[in-house]
Amino acid sequence: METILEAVNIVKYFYDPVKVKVLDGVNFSIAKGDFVSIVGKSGCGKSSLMYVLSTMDTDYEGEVKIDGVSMQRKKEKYLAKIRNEKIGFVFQFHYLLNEFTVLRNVMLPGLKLNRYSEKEVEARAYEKLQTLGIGELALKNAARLSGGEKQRVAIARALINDPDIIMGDEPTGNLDKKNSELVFDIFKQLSQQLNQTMLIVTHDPDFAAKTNRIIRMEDGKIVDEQR
Ligand SMILES: Nc1ncnc2c1ncn2[C@@H]1O[C@H](COP(=O)(O)OP(=O)(O)OP(=O)(O)O)[C@@H](O)[C@H]1O
Repeated sequence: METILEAVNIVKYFYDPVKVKVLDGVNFSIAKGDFVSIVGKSGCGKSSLMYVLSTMDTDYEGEVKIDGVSMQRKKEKYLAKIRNEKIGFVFQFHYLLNEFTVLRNVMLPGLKLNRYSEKEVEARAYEKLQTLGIGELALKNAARLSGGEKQRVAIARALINDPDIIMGDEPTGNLDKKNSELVFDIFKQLSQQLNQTMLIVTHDPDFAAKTNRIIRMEDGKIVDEQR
């Protein structure tokens, strides 16, 4: 199986004010099409690991490889390009731009990439919204959506550049039960129908149960994995 993401012996410290090891030798790899969740108690290092894997945090020891290429000692400009081309992000808070329409929000990372014309990006954005069953929201102002709708738009935005991997940090953390389930179902659909590779940090055991691999962390280490 083709490996998309690899973590090799990741170690990270925080100085707060004493030196604390927040990631303590994390090793794992994610193959194309994997749908993986990372679970564990609050403070065990899940978010810290996501920042490292997504190249947003570069202050660590060990190696992160994306599509076989090491991200160590790369310049920020290169990493920003990798993030935009290869990774789709879905966070607890959606960070949609309220002054724009839904369509424009979904288009933005596509326009930044300079791979497609504006017309093509627009057509792709419509297609992603339709895939997620929210095509009718395209011309609405992003400020005027429910929490669940906003999170679905954020997922469409994460898909715009056909990322190798979607990374989510508590993507249902701010939603009620009904909307959380809607979002789980979208992730499940992306996994089953599009074979989209995804790595999700979650507190929610019901969400983790929908994924194909559950990685459990404790004190900065992977302690268990279930398939
Ligand atoms: N910028 C920082 N400076 C110092 N310590 C930090 C910083 N960010 C996180 N920590 C500490 O590192 C540890 C791991 O935090 P992290 O956010 O990765 O955990 P988590 O498993 O994602 O927790 P949660 O589930 O509550 O989000 C915690 O003890 C936290 O207090």
